[in-house]
Amino acid sequence: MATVNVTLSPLAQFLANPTNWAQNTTFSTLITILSTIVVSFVLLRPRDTEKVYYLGGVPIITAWPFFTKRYDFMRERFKESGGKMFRFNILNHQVTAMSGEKLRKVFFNEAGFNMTEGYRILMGGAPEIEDVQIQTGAEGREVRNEVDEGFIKRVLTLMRRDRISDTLPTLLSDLDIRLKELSDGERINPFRDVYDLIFQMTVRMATCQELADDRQAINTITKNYWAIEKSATPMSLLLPWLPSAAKRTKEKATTDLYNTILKYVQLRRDSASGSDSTEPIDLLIAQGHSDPSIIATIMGIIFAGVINTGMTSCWLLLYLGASPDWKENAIKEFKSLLEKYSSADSSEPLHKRLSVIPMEAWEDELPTADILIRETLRLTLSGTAIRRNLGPDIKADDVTIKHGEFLTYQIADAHFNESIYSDPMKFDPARYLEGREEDRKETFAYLGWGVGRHPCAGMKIAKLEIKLILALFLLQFDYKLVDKSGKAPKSLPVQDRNDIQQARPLGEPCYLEIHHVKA
Ligand code: HEM
Repeated sequence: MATVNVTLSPLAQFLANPTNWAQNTTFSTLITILSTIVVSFVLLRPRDTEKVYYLGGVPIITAWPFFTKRYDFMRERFKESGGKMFRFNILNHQVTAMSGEKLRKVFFNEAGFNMTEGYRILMGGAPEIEDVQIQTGAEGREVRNEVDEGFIKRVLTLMRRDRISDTLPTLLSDLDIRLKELSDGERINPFRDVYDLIFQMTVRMATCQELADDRQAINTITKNYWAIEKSATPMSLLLPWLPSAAKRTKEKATTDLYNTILKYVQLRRDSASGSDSTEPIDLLIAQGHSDPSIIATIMGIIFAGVINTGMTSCWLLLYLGASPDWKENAIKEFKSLLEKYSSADSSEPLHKRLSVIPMEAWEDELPTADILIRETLRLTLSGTAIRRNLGPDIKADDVTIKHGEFLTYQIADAHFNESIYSDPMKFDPARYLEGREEDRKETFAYLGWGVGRHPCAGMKIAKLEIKLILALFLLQFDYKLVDKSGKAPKSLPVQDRNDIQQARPLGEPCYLEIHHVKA
């Protein structure tokens, strides 16, 4: 069977390029073009070719659920294609969806597949330097290039082990201050209160002391951050040039976020903090970066760090609330670590006792916490990884992936795969233990921290933050899951898998009712 020729429809060209508007002035011409294209595309059924299944249809309509119900769209289209690679168009962009072990390896290893460009265009929800209404003396694109260049290196500099180690006592003290605000018997909504803890820690790790100590500034960052996340509407992604409320909200929130951080960058430039300071903003200033580059790095860390770390911590607390045995194992493990490094009769408060535990011990001596985090991530991270081929055309499974084409790989294809994970929807941390090691059955079977060319640059800090929250929570509070009337919930909430950023819970909210215990 011949391959379907995927050319850009005139309507898509028209919509994708607003400069054409001036040339297409008459309404009747537009209507004629529109009806011809719509009719021709409606008549175009999905086509099964030798190697790739093309979805057909009117691109904007076919692609709409990719933005509104992405998880369902990907799962259902794969079913429809018989599990084969499938293709569709988003206006003038061609997207190829990959699945299976062989293509997973290509997706995550191919040198020309660019991650930043993929997410920027098809995912959104992240602050972009071009949205900031400032006079930088350079074009937005130039500033963005400066920001992209060496971004990972800057993240890795800030997330160095010695830096994390130095900041550990302050992170614990920050958490302690916030957790002390919770009263006995209080019902907390993890998807609000735990995220606040993560914002606090992320700002501490990525900025400077003055900002991390300024609760109001952190609240402003948090508010603007959520506004940016919510601005990723289907319309704003499909037609990014179209003036819309979402676009205005994003520009305003990004500008506010920028200015909030700028105040502290300027403060640090003006102060004589010295070249030996290991405060993040000082390190970036000492490396000679411009204000936009420093602020964009910080915004990038907040974006990359907060959602995933927050989401994992929240779901882990929920899973433990429903799994008393695992909760008990985790408590025992934290207690024995505490006893190993700090005297049992110490009169010091818990956060101080925890702060003497060395970084290496947090990393290597908590195997139960490690598998709990691993399993929570497997169940929570099911969304779609995105790339854009910025390299030459390549062949994958005999299909040509052209320069400029977008690629997707749905993480659920591995994480919920019955031939890799037994009873895949069950919370079962023991599946990683010696003898079972289910995550080793295939190459890149576990994608929780990224693999191949783009492993997570913040894994160390993210794991540490989750463990700190867990230790302080489990050693200070006993908690149970309750619904809004205070009764045990009928069932554990499940992730809204179509919520592409956060996997928030579906259905009735579930709270943690906390009671103080003596450590
Ligand atoms: C539980 C928390 C986290 C999880 C589950 C997580 C997961 C991931 C995953 C799956 C990827 C690869 C995505 C892909 O291949 O498309 C990734 C990449 C990345 N992560 Fe994380 N992440 C977390 C926290 C963080 C934090 C705290 C930071 C920053 C401090 C961070 C910075 C990054 C960066 C910069 C990349 C891109 C690496 C590259 O381009 O090569 N992440 N992360």
